[in-house]
Amino acid sequence: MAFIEVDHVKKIYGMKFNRSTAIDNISFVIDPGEFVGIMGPSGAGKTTLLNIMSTIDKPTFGHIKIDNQDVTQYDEKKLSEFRRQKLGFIFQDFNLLNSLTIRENIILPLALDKLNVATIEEKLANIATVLNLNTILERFPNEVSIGQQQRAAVARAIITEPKMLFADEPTGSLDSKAATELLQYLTDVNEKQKMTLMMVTHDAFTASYCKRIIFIKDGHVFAEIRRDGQRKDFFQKIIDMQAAIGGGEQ
Ligand SMILES: Nc1ncnc2c1ncn2[C@@H]1O[C@H](COP(=O)(O)OP(=O)(O)OP(=O)(O)O)[C@@H](O)[C@H]1O
Repeated sequence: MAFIEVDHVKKIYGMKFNRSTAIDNISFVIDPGEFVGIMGPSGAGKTTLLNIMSTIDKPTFGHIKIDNQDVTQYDEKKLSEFRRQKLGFIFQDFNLLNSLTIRENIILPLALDKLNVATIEEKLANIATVLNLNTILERFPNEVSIGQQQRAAVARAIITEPKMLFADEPTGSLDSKAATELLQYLTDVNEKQKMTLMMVTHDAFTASYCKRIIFIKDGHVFAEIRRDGQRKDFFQKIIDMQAAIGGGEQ
């Protein structure tokens, strides 16, 4: 059974005279354990789609089902509960709270769930070791590097063990070494924990870590490609598709 169903989703911004259709009748499904990329030219509707699928925004028409529940019917209270239980987010600008230490930022979602201190400390110790954050836990976000901030944001997204992780340009501000490490980590989480992943990216190297890519253009699904062999070959397929889709900056 699908994990997410995008069912005839349409998003219209604005009112009467300045209406613009950002997403135009898109339907597809994501199976449990998939690692899906969303690509397309600037303004194609990628972030809008991600926000709708991750329940941050609502479609104007159509439905989103996650884990067999029609979340488009949920009110804000039910949605925030649903998000806390099942979804993780990595935002482009990390969204770390500057007044909290890295440790406090990472454990914030667990504290909200009222877990006991020993359980929280155990989960933190595991994730901080895997993501190499142990030496910076007591520092504040503006006292660590961009790559460390990004890893802290990943730790915060994953510490609740969500069934599904959404990421918007997760490698956008990383150098290539840090980006590769992060992508390798996301691949491990996807393969070992069977976490379903979806990320928006304009970068072919980043996208080549996905198993399937949906290309969006002008609010429609333009094409879809799957990785069935080496990552290097998939990278070339992505470059070719980017050339075919056109649209300047991607
Ligand atoms: N809050 C908003 N109000 C009005 N129009 C919006 C709003 N957000 C996005 N749009 C418009 O919807 C369309 C899709 O935007 P979106 O940000 O989803 O594209 P994108 O593919 O993520 O672009 P980029 O790669 O540049 O981030 C664009 O034409 C954009 O101008």
